[in-house]
Amino acid sequence: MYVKICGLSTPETIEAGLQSGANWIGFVFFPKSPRHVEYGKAKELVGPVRGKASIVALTVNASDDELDAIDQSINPDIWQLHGAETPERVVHIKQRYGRPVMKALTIRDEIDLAAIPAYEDVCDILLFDAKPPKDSKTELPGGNGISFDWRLIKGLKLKKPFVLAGGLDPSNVAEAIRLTRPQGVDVSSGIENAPGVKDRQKIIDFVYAAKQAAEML
Ligand SMILES: O=C(O)c1ccccc1NCC(=O)[C@H](O)[C@H](O)COP(=O)(O)O
Repeated sequence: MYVKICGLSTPETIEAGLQSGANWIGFVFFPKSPRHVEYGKAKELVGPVRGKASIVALTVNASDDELDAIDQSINPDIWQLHGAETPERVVHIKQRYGRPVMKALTIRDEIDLAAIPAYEDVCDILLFDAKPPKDSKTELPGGNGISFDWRLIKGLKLKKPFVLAGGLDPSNVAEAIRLTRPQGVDVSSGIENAPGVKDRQKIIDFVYAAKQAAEML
């Protein structure tokens, strides 16, 4: 079970993630997000992560110039594409940087699963997240702390590993894992005290709960 802690922005919370055994540490490069980190700060933050966990760079419809800047500042291990990137764009990014791409697909209804085949042929990892709430004014395509109906992906036969995201927290991640059997889980809001403010203990509790649940499968 790969556990991704997303949207970290302080050395203390990164240390909590590493000590608790998180596999992926995610940095958000999206200025509209309360979790956004500037390139210079990200460069300082990734030092302790390298070699201990994979560094995930999360972007939303980023241009090549933006990806180049992130590449130069933190040399990420994995790209997480969380916008409306097309399958062709995924192929381009994989070829340009030669590293794995995790493509987020947002789900609300069964119809949303129709996008999967085109992406699972080209990405390395799928990430299933909830769509932003209807009628909400949020400009964030992720990190909204809401879940989708996990039953929609139960038993799905996929060609690629998948990560479950959306509204997970230390109290529900075990049930989510039991029901959907993902290869990884991802959390942001559920380990925060306020948008963008991560809580050390919640990080530790989340990673522990996820790893324990995986052992029980
Ligand atoms: O976290 C953000 O602020 C964010 C902004 C823009 C695009 C994606 C974003 N987060 C993506 C993630 O990987 C989150 O961890 C995932 O959406 C789950 O978030 P949450 O429901 O808050 O746990």
